[in-house]
Amino acid sequence: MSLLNQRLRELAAVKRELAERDWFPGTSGNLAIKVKTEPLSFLVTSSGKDKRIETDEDFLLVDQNGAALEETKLKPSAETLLHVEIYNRTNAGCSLHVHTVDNNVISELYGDDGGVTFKGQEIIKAFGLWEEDAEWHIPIIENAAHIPDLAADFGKYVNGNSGAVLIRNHGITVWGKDAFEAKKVLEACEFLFSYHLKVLSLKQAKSLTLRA
Ligand SMILES: CSC[C@@H](O)[C@@H](O)C(=O)COP(=O)(O)O
Ligand SMILES: [Zn+2]
Repeated sequence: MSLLNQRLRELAAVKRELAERDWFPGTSGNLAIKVKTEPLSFLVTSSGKDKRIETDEDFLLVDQNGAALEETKLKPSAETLLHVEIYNRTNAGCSLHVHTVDNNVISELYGDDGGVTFKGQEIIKAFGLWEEDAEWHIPIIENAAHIPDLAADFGKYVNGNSGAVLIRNHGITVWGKDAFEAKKVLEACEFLFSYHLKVLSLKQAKSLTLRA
């Protein structure tokens, strides 16, 4: 199998799994996987599609500027430039972007702080942090409708071959050395968000019950 087909299959498998989790509401989300480094080429989801549906037009190959490498009627994801930032700044092999209610709520709760830090959770080991008191910090940037501006701001927080950035009231973008690692980072982030929101609301309910 050609490298391109191999990467296509890997990305399609990730897309299927994230769709099963219902992480592509309202056509949101975009996924990318690197095919070649020099010159850069990567597969990215085509724009505006319902990513829960599988078709022959789900992905297209783009270059280091996010422009289509082949003659096609498909449009690369509107947020391709964010994936470009990742591949130009790191050795990551896969990058994933999803909108979930949990990641949006966390981004709004901690947006004014510019980031959110998690600690004391076993799942932090999924980020490769094995120490007892390890902390996982996720920067939060403001959303911007103008994608080149958003990508420039996003790029400031892209360092290391694996990571995550929250975009306020928009979603999360994660990356890792390959599809397996990127998906692991995404799942661990969403686990932390869901846990954190549940604990916050139950603690509040508990304190209200004790006061009553
Ligand atoms: C309806 S989702 C809004 C989109 O602008 C965007 O944020 C998104 O995640 C999906 O855009 P796409 O161009 O399909 O990759
Ligand atoms: Zn988005």
